[in-house]
Amino acid sequence: MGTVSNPVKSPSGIMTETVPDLYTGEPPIQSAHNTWKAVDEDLARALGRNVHRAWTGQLFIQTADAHTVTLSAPSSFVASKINSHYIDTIRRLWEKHDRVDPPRNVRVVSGPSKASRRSAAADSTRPSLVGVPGSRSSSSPRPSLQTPVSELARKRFTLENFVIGASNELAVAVARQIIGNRVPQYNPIVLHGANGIGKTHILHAIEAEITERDADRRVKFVSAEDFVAQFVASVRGSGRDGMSAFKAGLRDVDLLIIDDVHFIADKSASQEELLHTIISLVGAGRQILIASDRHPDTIEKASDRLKSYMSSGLVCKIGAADYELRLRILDRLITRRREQGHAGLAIPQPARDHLAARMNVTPRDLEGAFNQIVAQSEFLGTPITLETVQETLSDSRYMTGQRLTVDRIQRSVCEAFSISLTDMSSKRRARAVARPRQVAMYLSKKLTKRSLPDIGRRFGGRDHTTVMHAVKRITQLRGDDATFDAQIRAVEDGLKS
Ligand SMILES: Nc1ncnc2c1ncn2[C@@H]1O[C@H](COP(=O)(O)OP(=O)(O)OP(=O)(O)O)[C@@H](O)[C@H]1O
Repeated sequence: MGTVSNPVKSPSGIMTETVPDLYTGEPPIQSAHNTWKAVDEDLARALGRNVHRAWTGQLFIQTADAHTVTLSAPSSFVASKINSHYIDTIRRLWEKHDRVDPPRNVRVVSGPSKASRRSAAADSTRPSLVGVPGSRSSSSPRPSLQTPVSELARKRFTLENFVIGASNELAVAVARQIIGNRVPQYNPIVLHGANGIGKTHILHAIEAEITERDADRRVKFVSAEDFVAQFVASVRGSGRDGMSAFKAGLRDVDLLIIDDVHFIADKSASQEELLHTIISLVGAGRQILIASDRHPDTIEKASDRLKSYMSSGLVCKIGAADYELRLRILDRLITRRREQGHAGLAIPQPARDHLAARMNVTPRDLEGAFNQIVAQSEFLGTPITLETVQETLSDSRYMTGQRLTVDRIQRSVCEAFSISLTDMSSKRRARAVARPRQVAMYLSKKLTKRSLPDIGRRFGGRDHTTVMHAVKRITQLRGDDATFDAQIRAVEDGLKS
């Protein structure tokens, strides 16, 4: 374990460390920079230059102490993409390169861009992560509360690029009304639908369109995860000023967009703050747009008041994409890839039909399968045919119409080990319960695309390090104990069949 660090705030608000690390002799922030350099190079190799440039290459170190390193992304969109797709790879590489023992935890948050951070060093009056309170004078330009959206995201996540079908046409119509500022009577507006169905895409399209059309309309985009992190930081850290900056950053806007609100469900203080934010914005006639993976009424652990406020405006569902919509999304993906320099990309119609015909596949899954198929053909120099598509889709996660979910895995494990479903989320540590729980975490990591923090949340709000530990432990036990290994394989086979 490293030394207890002694964080101080620089004028720019970036935390620095004064006490050298016990093991490396370097200040934590310095050793974090050195580790990050190596991780960054590996990431570019592992993900490919283009992906790296678009996502992980935009990260920089915001804070570091002996236990945690915080990487900052230029927008909450980039942060949430990295947290859902690349965080496990980053953590694995960090573990490999970090010279601090045990390796520090890595988290990614949205924050100021590299450029704005540099200018912050020269200008200690820059707005904080959550915006600035206070007045505007005619001589000083109003600070922009519009979140910086990466150029790539701005181009890609537009309404023009969003394929419309029966399941999402209402959501798109609502989005257009919000862009035109024509729906103040519906407030808040909640978009809900399954993961990967296009909610974040629509939210970013709204943000980008408004930013483009009307620089004076103040839009703030925040993921619920950032909301909680910033709220907790302002409660813990910076006294009254921090709290009022936090509140002002969210309230001094014309449109507040909150993504993934379900994340807030089991955090009572953050919930309360969200409720007050909604009440205050609605009262002031400012629009709020919220996305959730379920109807507000069914967010477990959300207070009745929060549920009722969230449902009091307009609740709009994005349904599952039907076959026709999936086929059109696929055509759009092919066109886009051709425009990006793969002019010769050809996917025969039977192969497209097969790809789109998968039951219960969300646009995100479709995109994942498409990328897989195209990459395989590109790297191996082989054409894409119905057979190659079938072959790829026979892989675990695309295999059946029924997608594997953490819930389904938990149920199967409960059955196999004769424990109850509530034990999966309980605090009980008896081995008879803890081991099956670890098995379910391990299988969730192996068989779904969920990130470690996401899996942890589905097991009674546990931390991602608990899931990481479970994965390590079960992998080790499978290697050491053939009977245990056979038992896990049986559960896994049952889930895949
Ligand atoms: N109708 C659509 N047309 C084009 N692309 C789509 C459509 N729906 C979703 N996508 C694409 O699918 C991917 C996943 O969408 P998105 O991230 O918006 O899902 P989400 O509902 O916000 O998921 P989560 O709840 O996990 O955050 C994105 O790349 C998005 O561009």
